[in-house]
Amino acid sequence: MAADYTVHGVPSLSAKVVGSFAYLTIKDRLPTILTKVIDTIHRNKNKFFEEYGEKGIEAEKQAISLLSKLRNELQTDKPILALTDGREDAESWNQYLQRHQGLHGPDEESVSWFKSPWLYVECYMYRRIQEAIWLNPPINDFDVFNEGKTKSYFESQRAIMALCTHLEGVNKSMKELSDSELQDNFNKLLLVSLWGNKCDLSISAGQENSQKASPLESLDSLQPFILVDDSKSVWLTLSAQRPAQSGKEPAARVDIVLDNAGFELVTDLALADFLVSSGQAQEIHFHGKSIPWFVSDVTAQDFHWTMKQTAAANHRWMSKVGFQWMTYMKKGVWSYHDHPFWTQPHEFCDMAAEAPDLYPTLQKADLVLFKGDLNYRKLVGDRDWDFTAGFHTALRGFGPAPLCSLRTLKANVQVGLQIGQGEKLTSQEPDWMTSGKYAVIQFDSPKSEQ
Ligand SMILES: O=P(O)(O)OC[C@@]1(O)O[C@H](CO)[C@@H](O)[C@@H]1O
Ligand SMILES: [Mn+2]
Repeated sequence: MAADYTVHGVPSLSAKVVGSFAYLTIKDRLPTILTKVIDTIHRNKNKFFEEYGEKGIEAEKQAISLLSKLRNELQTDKPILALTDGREDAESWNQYLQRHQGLHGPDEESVSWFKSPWLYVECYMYRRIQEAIWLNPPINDFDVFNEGKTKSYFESQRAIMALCTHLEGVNKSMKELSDSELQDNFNKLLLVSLWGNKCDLSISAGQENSQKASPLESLDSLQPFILVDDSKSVWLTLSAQRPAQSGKEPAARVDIVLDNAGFELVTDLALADFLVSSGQAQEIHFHGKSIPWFVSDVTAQDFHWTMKQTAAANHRWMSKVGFQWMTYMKKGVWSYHDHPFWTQPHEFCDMAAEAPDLYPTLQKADLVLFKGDLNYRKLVGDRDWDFTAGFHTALRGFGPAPLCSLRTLKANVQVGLQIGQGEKLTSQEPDWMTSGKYAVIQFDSPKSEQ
C-alpha cells in the first residue's frame, strides 16, 4: 500500500512524478543551494579563524562535512533521518517523521527525498542545514544566507529610494486624500508588496534577483499578470474597521506573515506604514522566521537590520521613513514575532492543532496577509488541486481571520481560477505556474463559502 498523502482525493506534490517541478527542484535546485551553502562556509574560513582560532577552523570543517553528507543523502534518495541537535522543535520534527513512517506499509521503503511530499522534504532540508550549524559551535549563530539577503537589499537601492520617496509624498498629503484616493494609494502599495515577492533567492537558487527599477512605474504593465485580484475585498475588510464606518475605536490589527528579506521586506514595511498613517490599522504584527529559511526569508536579524539600514541611508526620505519605522517598533505600534511553527513543515490547516498558542494570536487580527509562494503552498497544503477548486475549500478549515495571499507563482499549485483559465495559460506558457511572472491577490474570510 503506497503511503497515502491524499486528502479530498488530492495528492501532495512530490518528486515521485519524474519531471515534475517538485522533482526538478529536489534533483537540481536543492543540491545547488546546498553547494552554495558549503561554498559560503568555506569562504568564511579565515573569518572563523580570526574570530575563534583553531576552534573556528574545526567547526567549519565539521559543518561542511555534515552538509556534504546531507547533499549526498538528498542526491541518492536516502531515508529522511531524525534530527539530533536537541533544539526546541527537534522533537516535533521527529514526531512528524514518525507519523510519515507510520503511513508507509511494512513492505515499503522508508520516508525519503524523492518519495515523500515535496513540502516536507524541502522544509526538512533547511532545518538540516540549521542542524549542521547548531552542532558546530562557535559558528552556531552563523546565518549561511546573510550575504545573499544583504546583497539583495544593497542592489535594490534605487527601487527603495523611489518607494520611500513615493511613501513620503503619500504621507504628506494623507489628510487631503478622499476615500477613493486612499483606496488607490492602498492598491498601489499592495501591488508593490505583491510584486516585491519576485525577489526570492530560493527560486533563483541564490542567483541575485534584486529590484532594479522603480517598482511603481511597472504596476500598470503587470496588471494583466494578476490571475486572481481580490484587492477590493481586502480594502472592504480594512475600511469596515475604520472609525468613520464602524463608529468603533480604530482597533484594526493587521498581521503580515513575511517572506523574503531585501527589497520585498521594504515593500512590506512601506505597506504597513501606509496602513498606520492612513488610519486603516492601529497595530501591525509581523511574523518572520526563527532560523535562516528558504535562502532569503526574513529573520529577526534581517528585520531589524533592514530598518536600521534604511534609517542610516544617505537619502532624505529613506532615512525619514526608516526612523519612522523604528519609532513604530519602539512605541509597540509595530511588533515582530517568530513562532517556530513558520519553520516547520506543517500545512496551515494543521496550525490550530500543532501551534495552539499561535492560531489564537492570528484570530485577534482583522486581516492576515500571507506573503509569497511557500506560504501559499502551506495555505493550500501543497496539493495537486484542480485550478478551479475553491480557495476556501483548499484552506481545509484554516481561517483564523480574514486572510489574503499576496503571491507570485513559483510552484505548480494554484486554486480559485475560472473554468478554462489555467488550461489556457498552460497552452500559451507551459511554465506559467513556476516562472514568477504571474501572481494572485487571493482573499478568504472565515464566513465565505465557495
Ligand atoms: O516563498 P517564496 O520566497 O515566494 O518562494 C520560495 C520558493 O521559491 O522556494 C521553492 C523552490 O525551491 C518554491 O516552491 C517556492 O516558491
Ligand atoms: Mn521565501
